Amino acid sequence: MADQTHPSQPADPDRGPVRRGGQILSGAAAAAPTFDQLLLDTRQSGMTAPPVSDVASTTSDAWRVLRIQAEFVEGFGTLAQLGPAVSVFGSARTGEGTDEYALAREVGRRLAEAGFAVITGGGPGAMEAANRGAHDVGGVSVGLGIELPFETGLNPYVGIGVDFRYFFARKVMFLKYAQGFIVLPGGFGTLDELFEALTLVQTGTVSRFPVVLVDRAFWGPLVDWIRGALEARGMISPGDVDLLSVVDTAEEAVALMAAVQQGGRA
Ligand SMILES: C/C(=C\CNc1ncnc2c1ncn2[C@@H]1O[C@H](COP(=O)(O)O)[C@@H](O)[C@H]1O)CO
Repeated sequence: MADQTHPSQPADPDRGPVRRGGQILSGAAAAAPTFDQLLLDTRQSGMTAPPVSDVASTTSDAWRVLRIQAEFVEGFGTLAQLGPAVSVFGSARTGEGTDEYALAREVGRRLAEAGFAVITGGGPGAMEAANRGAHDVGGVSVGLGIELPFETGLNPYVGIGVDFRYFFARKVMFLKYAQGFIVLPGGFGTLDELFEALTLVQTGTVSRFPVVLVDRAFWGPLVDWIRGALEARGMISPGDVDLLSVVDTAEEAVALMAAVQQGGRA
């Protein structure tokens, strides 16, 4: 029977060691909640929201703001001098040896050759492949890692790495230090990153920010749905779908980034 364990599920305390924050943890330490869980997952048993009168617990949430602040300070400090960069998103599950992995690696390589630093989530799959492509040609390869309940750890092709505990702080860095996004086939995480960028472009919060989807066969049905449901029913403005470019090759994706960088339309 197929293994029913979902890789996105939290660690089983009996499962053995996990890697987190650069350390190998086992037993109770491995099963302990992450900082993001402690902040957000107050419905979990053992992490229930404190009663309003519980001053100590309430202030611990307030103190957490200082940790969050430190995370922004570290991210800003590390990435401020990066130069032109593109954030590349895609499935954490893309396997080495697949066409998707080769595509992501080529995207990383071509971006680096065009003078862009390559920013990814620093994890496995398409992230690893994109970092690897940049690394292959001596480019700048950045990984913004995230502490997860079951494992984290930057892939070996990350040259500049920052580990985050909070998803939202990390997402600011993907956007703030990139000239655009290249989005490869992926799941919920990839879609989340894609739609956050689209919302910011749509609302004019960021401008001249190309968002390029690579692999027409994969993304076409989503774009059709955006037109057929969102645009047709007035949920987005006519033309909003054009905030997305859809291409088939790494070469086209990187050419679009380079064109915008040289003053073309996003
Ligand atoms: C599920 C697996 C590993 C998870 N490790 C991750 N490390 C870093 N970043 C991640 C990880 N998982 C998701 N992300 C972020 O979301 C995007 C990919 O999500 P998707 O659901 O796989 O499309 C990616 O761009 C990351 O920023 C496998 O062992």
